[in-house]
Amino acid sequence: MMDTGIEVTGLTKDYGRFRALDHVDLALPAGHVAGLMGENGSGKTTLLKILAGVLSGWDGDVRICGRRPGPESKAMVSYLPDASFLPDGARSLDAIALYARFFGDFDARRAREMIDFFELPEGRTLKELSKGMREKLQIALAMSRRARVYLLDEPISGVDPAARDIILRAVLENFDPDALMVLSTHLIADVEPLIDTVVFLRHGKVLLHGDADDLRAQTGLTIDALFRKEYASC
Ligand SMILES: Nc1ncnc2c1ncn2[C@@H]1O[C@H](COP(=O)(O)OP(=O)(O)OP(=O)(O)O)[C@@H](O)[C@H]1O
Repeated sequence: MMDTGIEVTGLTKDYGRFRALDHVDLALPAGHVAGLMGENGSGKTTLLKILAGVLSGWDGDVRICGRRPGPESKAMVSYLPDASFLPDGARSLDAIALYARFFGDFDARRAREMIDFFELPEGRTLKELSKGMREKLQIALAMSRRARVYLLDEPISGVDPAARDIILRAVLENFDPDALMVLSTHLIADVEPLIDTVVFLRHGKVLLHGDADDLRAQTGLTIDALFRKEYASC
């Protein structure tokens, strides 16, 4: 068993009679950036929630740095959910204070630097920020924890194309090379330069899992093109 990274064996999750994850096996070692991809409803958010320790009622074995999901694993995981969880009335400085209170591994200076770098208007409350601005703030907060595992659910979906590259570069610069990052996205072409491991989900199962360079070499396709091909032929 790895005491870093993520190991999932036979993970199955039912919502009532609907099976959202179906015997998922996955090993993601530390030191990698994994792109979790799949069509709408394929189970990406469900998987990330289970890894983050915020969704219970599943079968199988899940280990985060060797621990089952729980308080110990949660302390090592920085999770960026797909919906905002910060209070509407908070300004960026309030959000930083909140994070500093909640997370022992939070680096407030790094968060302030990223917020400056993203040129976010400081005086505005979350409600007054645009969707893309809110995403930038949440990315800055999530990446400013010194976590072992980062789980980012659709981190750049609301951000304009020019800003995506800037954000992804900032994310990489602030990423500890011994940590593990798993990010779910539909924006495959945008994240392709960032990811070194690819996981395709379909109907709650792993359709394909491999090294991005190997897959490009074997198929002669970009990951973006491979995704379109795999899902068109299913
Ligand atoms: N709380 C819930 N109750 C019932 N079904 C759910 C619930 N949450 C998710 N599902 C179902 O489980 C499946 C997987 O959902 P999930 O949100 O994990 O997909 P996803 O891959 O993240 O999709 P998207 O790309 O649209 O965000 C979907 O069919 C969804 O309708």
